[in-house]
Amino acid sequence: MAGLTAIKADPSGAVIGLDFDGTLAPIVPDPADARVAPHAAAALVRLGGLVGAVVLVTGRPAATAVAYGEVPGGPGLADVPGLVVLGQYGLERWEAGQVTSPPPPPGIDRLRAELPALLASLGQVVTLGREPGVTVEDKGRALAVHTRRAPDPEAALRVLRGPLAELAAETGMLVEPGRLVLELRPAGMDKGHALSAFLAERGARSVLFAGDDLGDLAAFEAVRLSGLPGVTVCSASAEVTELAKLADVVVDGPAGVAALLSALADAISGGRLGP
Ligand SMILES: O=P(O)(O)OC[C@H]1O[C@H](O[C@H]2O[C@H](CO)[C@@H](O)[C@H](O)[C@H]2O)[C@H](O)[C@@H](O)[C@@H]1O
Repeated sequence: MAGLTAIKADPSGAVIGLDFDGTLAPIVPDPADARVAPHAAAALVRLGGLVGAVVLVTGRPAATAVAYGEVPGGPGLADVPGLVVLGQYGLERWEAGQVTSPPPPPGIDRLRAELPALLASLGQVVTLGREPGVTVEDKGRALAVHTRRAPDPEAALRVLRGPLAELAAETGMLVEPGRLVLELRPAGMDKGHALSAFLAERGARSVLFAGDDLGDLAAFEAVRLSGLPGVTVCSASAEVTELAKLADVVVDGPAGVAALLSALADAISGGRLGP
């Protein structure tokens, strides 16, 4: 594959881009419990010393991804040499322990105030912690409405989709659909723009991007539009099938991503990259 060959032949020109949830971290019922897979973190620590840059492009706040990237007793994401995290779909940037971000969007306070009543009016039981029901994750500049723990997650999504789109429009936000989640977030940025800008900033000569969810489609497109030798990797799940149809490589969830990253580090270090 041309992208992998280019990365191995000229690693200092390669940008390795990764999504967090569902790609580096297994999906779990409570978003606060998500943690990086230790093997993925270890592989990225190796890769960070071999390639041009490792960048996380995530819907999470950038500092949250770093915090959930800690590995007890082992190297974590913060140990990846030169790591950059583009959080909240590219609005935030974490680098060398510092976060830079624009002010919260103007509509977020109204959204925060009106969302609970809207959910109640739709008959959704809103809970915190581990109780069953719909949960709201407040990310500061976005609110994520999760249905994974609702009695019927898909039915809850169907009920919520239209009204949340209306509320998002009224508050100047958009709805970002994902794995049993509808995120109300500011417009004007997505993972594609974030990755494209990063590739230009670093003068990348090749790129790999791995993701699992609908929000990662824009990053796949950015790889294609870059014109660089590139590789798109789908961290496959039964929940989202769209990425697998477009990806150059399909692996079995975060464990498969960790194995691929580890094999890539081996290959750059002098071994052979497996099939
Ligand atoms: O861009 P990502 O790094 O993939 O983040 C996307 C959203 O992921 C999180 O939600 C997803 O993972 C949760 C933990 O496994 C899971 O419970 C939920 O059902 C998934 O949708 C996160 O909570 C969001 O804030 C991220 O934007």
